[in-house]
Amino acid sequence: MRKINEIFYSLQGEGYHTGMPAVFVRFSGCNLKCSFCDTRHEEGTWMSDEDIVREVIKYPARVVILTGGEPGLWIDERLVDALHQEGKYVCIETNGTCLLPENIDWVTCSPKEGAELKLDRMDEVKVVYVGQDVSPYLDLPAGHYFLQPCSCSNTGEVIAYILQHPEWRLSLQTHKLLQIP
Ligand SMILES: C[S@@+](CC[C@H](N)C(=O)[O-])C[C@H]1O[C@@H](n2cnc3c(N)ncnc32)[C@H](O)[C@@H]1O
Ligand SMILES: Nc1nc2[nH]cc(C(=O)O)c2c(=O)[nH]1
Ligand code: SF4
Ligand SMILES: [Mg+2]
Repeated sequence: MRKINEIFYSLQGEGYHTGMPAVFVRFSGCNLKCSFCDTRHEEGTWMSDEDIVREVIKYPARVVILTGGEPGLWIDERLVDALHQEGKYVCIETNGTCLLPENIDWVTCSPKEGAELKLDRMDEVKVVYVGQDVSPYLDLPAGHYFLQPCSCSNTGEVIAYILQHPEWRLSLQTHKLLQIP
């Protein structure tokens, strides 16, 4: 059984897959307490893998995004397999502090200052920019490097930084701009 905060259908608002329809599975709880965290994730109900898959397949999209809270605390190959059995493409939003099952299709790592990274594989890095030194994150083994304004509040500052450091790309939280989930 796994503790689930919510399962909902929307567009991926952030990062490389922005605009993709996706089913979000939000796990409860986290091992970090980021001051800027925009998500209330502690509440949850216990669901079996069968319950989770049954809810996910109510929606027509192929993409499933495991998030939280920190989904790395909860997931294993068995859950990812069960979603693969239904033809789903499984993505994860993670802070990078947990080892992940090998069979995940797409890893979005959002490293946090002072939190040790355990991942050796990731597809994109997506850093919430609050003025910190982000240059070390360019050494992470990813294919895409995104900076994301914090709660849409410092977009100008992020644009200015990226114009001076063009290895980075802008990720907007487009779901917040559009006022969708
Ligand atoms: C709520 S977290 C859940 C997944 C995981 N715990 C993590 O931090 O990657 C999902 C994404 O939202 C980002 N995020 C959290 N709070 C934010 C905020 N106030 N503004 C912009 N992005 C934020 C995180 O960095 C992460 O990329
Ligand atoms: N639309 C939408 N896109 C998202 N991408 C990552 C999210 C998250 O909270 O992990 C998120 C979210 O909460 N909503
Ligand atoms: S790691 Fe993610 S879920 Fe946990 S507190 Fe930070 S932003 Fe929120
Ligand atoms: Mg969110």
